[in-house]
Amino acid sequence: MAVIVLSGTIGAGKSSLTGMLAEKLGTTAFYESVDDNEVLPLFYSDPKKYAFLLQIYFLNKRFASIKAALKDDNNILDRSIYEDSLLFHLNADLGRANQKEVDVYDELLDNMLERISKSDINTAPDLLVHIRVSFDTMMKRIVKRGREYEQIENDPDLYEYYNELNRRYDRWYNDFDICPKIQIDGDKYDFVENPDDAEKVLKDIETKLAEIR
Ligand SMILES: Nc1ncnc2c1ncn2[C@@H]1O[C@H](COP(=O)(O)OP(=O)(O)OP(=O)(O)O)[C@@H](O)[C@H]1O
Repeated sequence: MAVIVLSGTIGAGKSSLTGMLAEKLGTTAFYESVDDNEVLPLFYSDPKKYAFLLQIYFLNKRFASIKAALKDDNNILDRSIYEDSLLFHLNADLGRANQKEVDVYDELLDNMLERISKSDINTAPDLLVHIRVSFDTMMKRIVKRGREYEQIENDPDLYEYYNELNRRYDRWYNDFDICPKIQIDGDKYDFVENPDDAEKVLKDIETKLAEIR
């Protein structure tokens, strides 16, 4: 079996697909808990003040779930640690973190990833499943899910933040070379609402898994 990590922008459907995949493959799903993340609402209310703290919060949580998931060698994580850096650099470019914070974060991340890759267990995931959605779909999902602090009507600046985030995700996925990867077209396949789409997506992932084994 394998360690699989999901990636994709806000509302891409990572958590849903994680659950579906875990059920299909008979493995354990590891979820990032969003609703009890007390730093996230602070970040949205004052990004400049809290971007670095939020990043450290996520890094800590992500590292803990990687360690837990790797104990079994057969798990699914609903978000990759590699994407955090993408989000933080975007925030830094928007002036919400200073160069020193970026340097410290980048070094810490390198250090942590180096530490795990040198341990006796293989810590890189076996497969990255990236759900790509267009900006339009992303916006609809954010509204549909309705998390207060994510809504553009409460903060119009979020529009440009989300737009740029989605653009950077495409580049990030293209450059990603840490492990085998597969991209799911989240605009074309609505695996949450449509059972046929769900079946097709799960089958594609299983085929990919069979290839890399
Ligand atoms: N490293 C990070 N830096 C800043 N914000 C982050 C970071 N990671 C996650 N977030 C924020 O946390 C919230 C949850 O993000 P995430 O995309 O992981 O979950 P989700 O929205 O539930 O996605 P999905 O619907 O795909 O499961 C979003 O508001 C996102 O902007």
